[in-house]
Amino acid sequence: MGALTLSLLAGALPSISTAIVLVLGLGILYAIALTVYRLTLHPLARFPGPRLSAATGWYECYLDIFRGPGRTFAFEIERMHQRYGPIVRINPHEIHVSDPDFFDTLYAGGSAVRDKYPPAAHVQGTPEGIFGTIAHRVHRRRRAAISPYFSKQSVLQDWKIVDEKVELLCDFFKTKFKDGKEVNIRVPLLAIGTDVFCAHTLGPRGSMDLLKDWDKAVKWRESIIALLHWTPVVRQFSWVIPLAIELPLGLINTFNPEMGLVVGIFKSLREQAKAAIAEHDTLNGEEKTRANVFHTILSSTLPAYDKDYKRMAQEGFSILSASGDTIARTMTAAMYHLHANPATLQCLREELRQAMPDPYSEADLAKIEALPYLTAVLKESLRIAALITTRAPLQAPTEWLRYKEFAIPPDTPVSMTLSSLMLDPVSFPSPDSFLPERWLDSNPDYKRNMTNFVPFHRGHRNCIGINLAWVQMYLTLAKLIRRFEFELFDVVKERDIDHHRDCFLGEPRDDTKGVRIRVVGIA
Ligand code: HEM
Repeated sequence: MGALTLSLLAGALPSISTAIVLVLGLGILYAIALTVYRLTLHPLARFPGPRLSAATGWYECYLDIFRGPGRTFAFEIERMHQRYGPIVRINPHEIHVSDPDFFDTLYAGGSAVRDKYPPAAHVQGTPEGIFGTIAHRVHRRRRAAISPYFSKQSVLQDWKIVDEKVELLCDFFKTKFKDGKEVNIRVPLLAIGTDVFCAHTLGPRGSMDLLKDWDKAVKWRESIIALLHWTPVVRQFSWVIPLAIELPLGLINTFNPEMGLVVGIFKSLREQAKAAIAEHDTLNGEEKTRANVFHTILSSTLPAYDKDYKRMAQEGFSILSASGDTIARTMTAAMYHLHANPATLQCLREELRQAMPDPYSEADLAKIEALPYLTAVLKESLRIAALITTRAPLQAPTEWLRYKEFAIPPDTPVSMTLSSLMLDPVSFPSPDSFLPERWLDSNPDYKRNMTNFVPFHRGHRNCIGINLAWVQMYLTLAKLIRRFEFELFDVVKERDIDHHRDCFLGEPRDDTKGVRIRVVGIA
């Protein structure tokens, strides 16, 4: 009886092949219906842009993963603007604007509420650090807890730490003068950027001392580049880095040693956060709030969840990965463009010679920061480096954003791209020319230039490390140029400088030999 029922049932059920055809058919019907909806009834349907990217997000995924460097989605967005104008629907859900006048509307501060679009937030693999926090209010709370640590006043309290690292960097270049060998300048500049961050933000326990260990500095640069090259994949598959962090270090080292170093640092940050929790109650006075950034978090009014060691380690990693290479890349751009433009270099040398008659006297930070030509050189380096090639999408959950005749519905992800703004020929005529004069008070366009100057972003999500970055850049460039004479060694702009890959930061071609220099003189 039982066997008869079963065979009757089996006869009534569709065969496996019929089931597959059914599922496939339903899938195709769903995809067609979704495409028709996205192209006709969707709230963004009337925004300009290619039909293909309006129909499916797989177009972006395909370009980022399979079309390789130079043809990834970031470059495609530029082509879309050339064809469709300043506002474009770049995927089914997102609008991209290429117009500096819209910047302060999108990246507004004050009472404006802006959530971060999840795929952009997860690109660092730290969803609970401030960079990766999506919800506006949670971001405000987490950021307020650590902002005092990065305030101008706090950085000025620590500027001697920065100066000590700059002296170590100068010692390194002294050895290079003696041995006469060329050096890829991004290695020592990344080393100082990272060492300064560790010394200021993590304290002695977090020290990496890259400036004292050349091999480790080279490895660290390779790891950072490996991490950058993973960006297009992580953007599409946000679980990659969080998964790597949970895997045993030995396993990662076997398959991908560069990633192993990064994961090792992440695990070390967890240990540092645990140690801070263990010792926090034993500290008093300023130590309790400023011994390192973990103690700042532990002393704050953040809820207990935000003081968990794993969350705090994400915060540390989030700041670490935002700090070293941004500075290194800006300073590399400064060194390249100064040495490719001898007249500009001469003007800077002259200003520094007058301000620092003895190149080895104790640095006077206030005096250095007040130097107009040095300031102009740094601003122009930040502009022309145009570091951040990945768009930064935000969502205004309850507000209609207006761009000309377009009203963008609430909660739509809207983005702009900093590198395009910094190289915009209308804002900055001859954008590829290194012209520090743009940033002198005497320039009639100075005010307009400053309005369009956004290398650190603006609004709630702007760079928290801006003060630390400026102090470090001022001291480093002033001392290097005052004390040493450099020459470029076989640097080819198209190969070693220009952006060829969008890895959040723009990266040069794969066959780059780096920006190599030789030290040919010393004061
Ligand atoms: C020349 C150097 C630097 C440049 C050009 C720069 C630029 C930027 C930009 C454009 C953003 C916004 C990114 C986005 O929203 O997609 C940002 C965010 C951030 N930067 Fe920097 N940065 C620099 C140095 C630093 C340093 C030294 C630190 C650390 C001490 C730092 C820490 C951060 C953090 C934590 C964020 C995320 C802020 C948030 O989401 O609230 N940056 N930076």
